[in-house]
Amino acid sequence: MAERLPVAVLGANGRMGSEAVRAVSAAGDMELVAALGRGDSLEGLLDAGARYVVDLTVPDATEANVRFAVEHGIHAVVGTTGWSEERLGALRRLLAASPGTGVLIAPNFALGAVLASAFAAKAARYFESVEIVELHHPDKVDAPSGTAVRTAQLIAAARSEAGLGASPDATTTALDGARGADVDGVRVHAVRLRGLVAHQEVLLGGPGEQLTLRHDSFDRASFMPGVLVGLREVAAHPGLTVGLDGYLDLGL
Ligand SMILES: NC(=O)c1ccc[n+]([C@@H]2O[C@H](COP(=O)([O-])OP(=O)(O)OC[C@H]3O[C@@H](n4cnc5c(N)ncnc54)[C@H](O)[C@@H]3O)[C@@H](O)[C@H]2O)c1
Ligand SMILES: O=C(O)C1=N[C@H](C(=O)O)CCC1
Repeated sequence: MAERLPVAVLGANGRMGSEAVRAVSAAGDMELVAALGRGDSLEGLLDAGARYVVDLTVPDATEANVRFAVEHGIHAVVGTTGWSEERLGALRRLLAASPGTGVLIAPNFALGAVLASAFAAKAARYFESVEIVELHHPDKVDAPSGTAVRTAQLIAAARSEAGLGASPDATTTALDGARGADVDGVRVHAVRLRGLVAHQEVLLGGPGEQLTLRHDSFDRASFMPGVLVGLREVAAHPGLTVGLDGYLDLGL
């Protein structure tokens, strides 16, 4: 029988981390060797013999956690948001010095969300206008969501490749924030509402028609199959992969 993957979870007491602890513990091909929270030393990863780490912490902590993992040849599956291009560049340089190590930065582990972003990128070239509305629980610390940023980037790249300019917008006066954030030229609006988990709508408009691509995570269980796919695949993908779609054959 193949050896079980020795996995550690960082942020183990959080909303996502506690769900990941349950999912890894229940996976027959994995062994949960450490569950670390804020204030725990990362040396605990080495003491526990972790070869895989899942990071579900906070934007301020994730970069140092992943750096520690890579420096010790531990594969990392990262769901924490806040990875700017600058941070990703530094991580790529770090990984170049650790050629066998894999890191997945996945802004969203829910299969439906990954598909919705891919569909949006596919559709983007056919519509004059596009805006994104992301809706989350009010305990979320970052806005816009990592998923919305990634979706906007994919859409912007597709529009640019198709030679499309900016979405039409005649606004000349507006209250600060009224038109949302500008992510690579795509307007992103963030809603924070008690009762929500994680939701996103991509609105694509053309003359006389609208296509709306909506995804809803009603429960954090929705993210766990993607976390497990990430753990099973990360060692086979050395270097940095951004987006779970990098491990899936979406055929789009
Ligand atoms: N990729 C996805 O599919 C996905 C889904 C949901 C949430 N997220 C992201 O995951 C992150 C966590 O979300 P959450 O809702 O679980 O937040 P949360 O606040 O419930 O949990 C974060 C946990 O990390 C702990 N923590 C902080 N610094 C730490 C450190 N240095 N080491 C270990 N633990 C530390 C906190 O004490 C807390 O328990 C956020 O960035 C969120 O955007 C990603
Ligand atoms: O609950 C959160 O926080 C979420 N964060 C990710 C993001 O910022 O995109 C994924 C969805 C849930």
